[in-house]
Amino acid sequence: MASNSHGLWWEEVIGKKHELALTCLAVMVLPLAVLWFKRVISSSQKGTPPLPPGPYGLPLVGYLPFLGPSLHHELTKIAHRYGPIFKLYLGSKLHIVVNSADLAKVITNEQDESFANRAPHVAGLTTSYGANDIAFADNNANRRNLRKILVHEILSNVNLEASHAYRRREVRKTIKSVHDMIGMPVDINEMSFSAVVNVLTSIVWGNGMVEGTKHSNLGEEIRKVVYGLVDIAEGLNISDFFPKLARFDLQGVERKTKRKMKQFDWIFETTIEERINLKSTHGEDALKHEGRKDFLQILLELKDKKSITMTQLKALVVDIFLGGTDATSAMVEWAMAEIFKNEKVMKKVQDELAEIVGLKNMVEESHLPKLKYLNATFKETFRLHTPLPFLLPRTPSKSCIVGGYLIPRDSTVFLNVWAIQRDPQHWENPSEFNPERFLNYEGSGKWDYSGTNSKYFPFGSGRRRCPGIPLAEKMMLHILASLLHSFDWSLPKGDDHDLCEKFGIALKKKKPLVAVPSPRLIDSSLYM
Ligand code: HEM
Repeated sequence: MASNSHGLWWEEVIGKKHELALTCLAVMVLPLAVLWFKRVISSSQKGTPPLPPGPYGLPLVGYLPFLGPSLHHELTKIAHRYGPIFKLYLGSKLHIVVNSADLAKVITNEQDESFANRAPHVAGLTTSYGANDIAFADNNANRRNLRKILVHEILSNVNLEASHAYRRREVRKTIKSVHDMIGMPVDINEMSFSAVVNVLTSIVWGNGMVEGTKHSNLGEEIRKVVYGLVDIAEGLNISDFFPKLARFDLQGVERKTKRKMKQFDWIFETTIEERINLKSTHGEDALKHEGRKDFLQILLELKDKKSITMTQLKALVVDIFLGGTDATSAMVEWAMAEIFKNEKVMKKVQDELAEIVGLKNMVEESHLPKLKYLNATFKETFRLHTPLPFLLPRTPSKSCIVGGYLIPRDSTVFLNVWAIQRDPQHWENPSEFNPERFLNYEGSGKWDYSGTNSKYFPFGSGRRRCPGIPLAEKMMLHILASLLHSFDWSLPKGDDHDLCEKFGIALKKKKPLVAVPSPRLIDSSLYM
């Protein structure tokens, strides 16, 4: 009886507590519910479309804790559930992911101008001297001016043609260094990365700065800085997802990037000083003796004419190195990995090289356009292993409507080119490596890198498309063709050759590709 009355007493208390809690909840939730209801009604009355659908996340952190390291796989899986466009919060930031060719076209073509701003991460802002470059700047007049300079002056056909001797020299040096490692394992990415840095150093600084200056091995100095910057930017940075925390720089990404950039600054300052000491005659001499000016000379003259500032000059050179090195070397590695995996492809590539170049010659840039099968092999590599699976994220300068959904101003937009280039609606047997698909279409221009085809745009599309394509194409093809023409390759014994990916600045092979070269050319003096 006592226990019974005791029980009733408790039930009464608990019941009252419940009532109180329910009342409090109602007082708190009701106004919110009314507000939400009013917003829904008023937006539907005004005809404002809803945000895209998407998975729910947790308060404050959004969907961040549910994502694994392979972001492109994870977001593509979510697309299978939510369709061609979905939203998700990563930290406090709204992200919109676009997964279909049709909607990508709306963004990069029909509404290209509205979507032409960037959403730079902390490391990007630091390497670009506060978005004073092309890649991380919003679509403002400064960026447009710099891009025009890069496309029409620095990478013009005439200039690229004129700088061909520098590229040739660096590719030859790479082949010689591989020849020195006959019978030994070579890390393909590491070797290509050095080759690309040396090519870029050579065409940016020319001959004048490399010999007889403080920088006896400028390529190696730059390689270390660029490698360091890529390494810092590879990891996930909390500040990028919680802008309010950015000033604390919890993981030290900003601090470490600034430290590396100081080394870049030192290289700039000393080489520019040396260049100025050589007096302006260097430009004239270079023209007279080499038929060209190096990129630095062109940029310094533009600075003297006040077309660009010193900060923009430095930011542009950093863009060239960061844009050009990691993706190019990753692509050489992927192409080699796919070719090693596919014996038939290897045979066709080497047969073509033997026919067009000949085993008594080294590959020259003039051979590259004639290597149709190798070009198709590269395009297929770009389809399956696109180095920037979401390109560089864009952000709309005003709220826009895409596919019937609202894309709010300042949200971060990922164009999932990785998924689009594997979409079975557009690609037969999409996961099969088959270069023939790029040969069998009428006119290979249909599948070029210009971004005009919304089913295939590994270099982006529209006004933020990569401006480095002509140089990247020459460097990648020349290095790859030379490696495959000059050597036969075998994998070290017991190596299980997989094609697993690692998400980062550029999508790379998880396990670095290591292979053993043996000479292929008849005349051994060609390697010297
Ligand atoms: C295989 C090599 C390369 C690949 C795969 C690549 C890819 C890309 C991609 C996907 C974008 C973003 C496009 C977009 O958001 O729509 C981009 C932008 C850019 N790339 Fe490249 N790139 C390569 C080489 C180069 C080289 C050699 C340079 C410099 C000479 C360069 C300079 C840039 C710049 C400055 C941007 C920013 C463009 C803008 O925002 O307007 N890239 N690149």
